[in-house]
Order: sequence, then C-alpha cells, then structure tokens
Amino acid sequence: MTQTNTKVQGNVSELIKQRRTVRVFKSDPVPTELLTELLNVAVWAPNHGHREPWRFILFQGEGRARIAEAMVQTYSGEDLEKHGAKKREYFMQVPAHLVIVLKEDPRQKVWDEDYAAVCSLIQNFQLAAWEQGLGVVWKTNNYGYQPKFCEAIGVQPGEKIAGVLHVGYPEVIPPARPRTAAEARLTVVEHL
Ligand SMILES: Cc1cc2nc3c(=O)[nH]c(=O)nc-3n(C[C@H](O)[C@H](O)[C@H](O)COP(=O)(O)O)c2cc1C
Repeated sequence: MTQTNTKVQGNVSELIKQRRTVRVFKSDPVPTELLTELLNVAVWAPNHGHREPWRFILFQGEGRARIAEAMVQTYSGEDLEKHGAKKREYFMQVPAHLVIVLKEDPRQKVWDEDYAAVCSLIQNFQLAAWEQGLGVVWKTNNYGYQPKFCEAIGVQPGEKIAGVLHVGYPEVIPPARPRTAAEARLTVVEHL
C-alpha cells in the first residue's frame, strides 16, 4: 500500500535552526560506531539516479597523525617551520576528521548533481550529529585542493574532497548569526 502520511516525530525545523558550527571540542573521543550510525542516516540524502556518489575516510585516534602530517606537508620552507608544529597540534586535538569524498564526472550536469547530493549528505550528517549532542565544522581549506594532500590521505585521482568534517563534543557553541528573512530574497510570480 502507498504511504501518504508525511508526519514525522520530532521537530526538524527547530533542529535545523538550532544547529551551530562547532570549532572547539572537548577531548573526549567519538566512537566509530556512532559516526557510522550518523553516516547511515546521512546517506538518506536525495541523489539523482541513485548514484550515491560519496565515500568516506575517517581519521580517529592515532590515525589523526596521518591527516595532520598530510596537512602540515602542504606547507614548505619558512611557513612549515613557523606554523607546522602548531597546526599539527591543532589537528591532533580534533576528536575525529571525517573526509567526504565525491567522484568527479566529466559531464557538468552529473558532477553538479553529485556535488549537490554530497552537500545534502553533509548537512544530514551535521543535523543528525547535533541531535546526538555532537558538533561539526565543515572545512574546505586550501590544502584539500592540493594533490599532495589528497594522495597522502588516500583520495584517488578523479575524486574530489567535498569537505573535511571535524567532529566532537562541543566545548564552545558560538552564538547564531541571524539569517536574512527569505522574503527579502523572494520573487513571487502569480500572474501571467
Ligand atoms: C561549503 C562550506 C564550507 C565551509 N568551510 C569552512 C571552513 O573551511 N572553515 C570554517 O571554519 N567553517 C567553514 N564552514 C562553516 C561556515 O563558516 C558556517 O556554516 C557559518 O559560519 C555559519 O555558521 P552556522 O553553521 O553555525 O550557522 C563552511 C560551510 C560550508 C557550507
């Protein structure tokens, strides 16, 4: 029988509005099982052609040293000397690094659709994480665009990093920056 009732329990609107990007985390680790559970919610993102164009690489525990080193090695010379140790330390303080990878496609339409689907997945993940008391920041730093970094963390040629998510229990939750009311950006066409 076809289901027609779209009512869900819980208030999705409130969850969307209350979620904040979190950049400072408690040191508590986040269990891999919990992250996997959240990803299994996130994969219900809409995706055209059921291509499910994503894959994930999780750096946990000592594994964080791998992504930290890859990031530090994108610096060179004076910058490496000046900032290397501090950046490495910062990366090791993030409880979990979750890399969201997308397959590139030579067809612009397919690539756009797939990127949109992956972004939907990331927002699903952020919301599901928030619901479980976890904070996330979606990172798109310059190193993510460097082949050297990609190779070092296991991203293949022909793949793109849609985001590196830092995940952990929030130490600081920043205040919300209010949004412009949609009416200010809305054009309504009601007449011929
Ligand atoms: C595609 C995308 C890329 C982002 N990249 C970064 C980033 O590199 N560093 C960062 O601190 N935050 C990043 N953010 C988080 C935004 O800065 C954050 O969503 C914004 O400040 C609004 O805060 P809120 O999420 O708490 O509403 C990114 C968000 C999106 C959607």
